[in-house]
Order: sequence, then structure tokens, then C-alpha cells
Amino acid sequence: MAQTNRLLHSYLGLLRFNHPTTSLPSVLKSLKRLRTRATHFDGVIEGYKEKIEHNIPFESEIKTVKDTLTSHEPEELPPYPSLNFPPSNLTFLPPHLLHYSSNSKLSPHVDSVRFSGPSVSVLTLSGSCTLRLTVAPPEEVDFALTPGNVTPAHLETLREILREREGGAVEVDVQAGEGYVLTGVSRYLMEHAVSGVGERVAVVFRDELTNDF
Ligand SMILES: O=C(O)CCC(=O)C(=O)O
Ligand SMILES: [Fe+2]
Repeated sequence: MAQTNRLLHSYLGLLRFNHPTTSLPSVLKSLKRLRTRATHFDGVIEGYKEKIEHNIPFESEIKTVKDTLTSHEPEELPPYPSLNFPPSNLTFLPPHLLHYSSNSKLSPHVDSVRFSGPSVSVLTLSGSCTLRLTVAPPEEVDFALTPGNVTPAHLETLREILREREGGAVEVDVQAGEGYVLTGVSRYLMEHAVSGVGERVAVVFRDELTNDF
């Protein structure tokens, strides 16, 4: 498996950004009264607190995410110039706050295409983690709702490309003050998983759902 320190994999739509962790105190305050849950309803997260945040504006963070998304010229996936994933609509759902406890883990998953649109952006506010991306198994992809007219054959070829170029998985270390964005291939056709030692606080920005594909 390839261990890579490159945080930008343009052909996969995996982008990076940096932002100061200035919102950490208000995020911790907001999370304070929540109890740590043992498991997520779908079992992908263990040992964590999560809430939808309606009151912290995250103006500067959202501006940085938008700048990251709009300054990116998407590279075509070499064999599939026809895969046409929509760009971010730059309107975001209320962000999710995540507080992983020291024994937490986030198992591989594709964020549901029923609830959010073309980009998922995560800023780490404290702690660190390793993000791991692998090509999703076909049963994880909702082909009817995934833009780009994707077929299981696309996934298989993508798996081969990943094997050749990245040794099968992309792994990146993420520190506090660093953000990553999943768009295109990495948002729709790859699973992401997060592992780390110690506590971690992160905020997740997702696009509102677009139905225009
Ligand atoms: O903590 C992270 O970096 C990822 C969070 C995530 O994938 C999710 O909430 O769906
Ligand atoms: Fe996710």
C-alpha cells in the first residue's frame, strides 16, 4: 500500500487547504453538553460526539472552502473524460461538528448521495489523523443517484488505476489547521476512512444536494 504525503490528488478530486483553528473554542463549547455515543447509527463511527451546528457562522472557513473549490481545475480521469461530475454549487448544509475520543475510529464509507451534493470538506481543529481512500465496492455506490453515468465497470478500471498509481490506497496525514476536500471521483467513487490516536475535533462542510445531473 502506498504511503503518500501528497494531499492533492487532482485526478481523484482530492484537494487540500489550510485554515487557522480559531473556531476551536466555540466548537468545544458547543460540543460540551453532548454525551459521547458508542456507535453511529450506521456503525461507521465509534466513540465520538457529533452534532449539526446552526449557530457558529464559520464565515472564514467557508470562504476558504469555496476558494479551494473554485480555484481547482478538475483533471479528467484519464480513461474516462466522459465522467462528468457536477461542480460544487457552493451552498452548504449546516456543518457537522465531530469530536473523536481517543478510542474512536471511522470505518470506510461513501457519504450518502441522498443527503448531500458534490463536495465534502473537513477541517481538523485539534488532533490529527490519517485519511485513507480506496475505491468503493460496487455495493457502496448508489449508481442511480450518482452523477456521471457511472457503471460498475468504471469502478473496476478505477481500482486498477489506483493499484498502479497509488498501490491501491491513498493515505494522507492530516494535522490541526489542515483541511481536505473530497469532490468528483473521491467523493462519489471512493470510500474514505479515518484513524488516529488521541482526541480529534473536526468540522465537516457538505454541499446542499443538487439534482441537476
Ligand atoms: O473526520 C473526518 O475527517 C471525516 C468525517 C466523515 O467522513 C464523515 O463525517 O462522514
Ligand atoms: Fe464521510
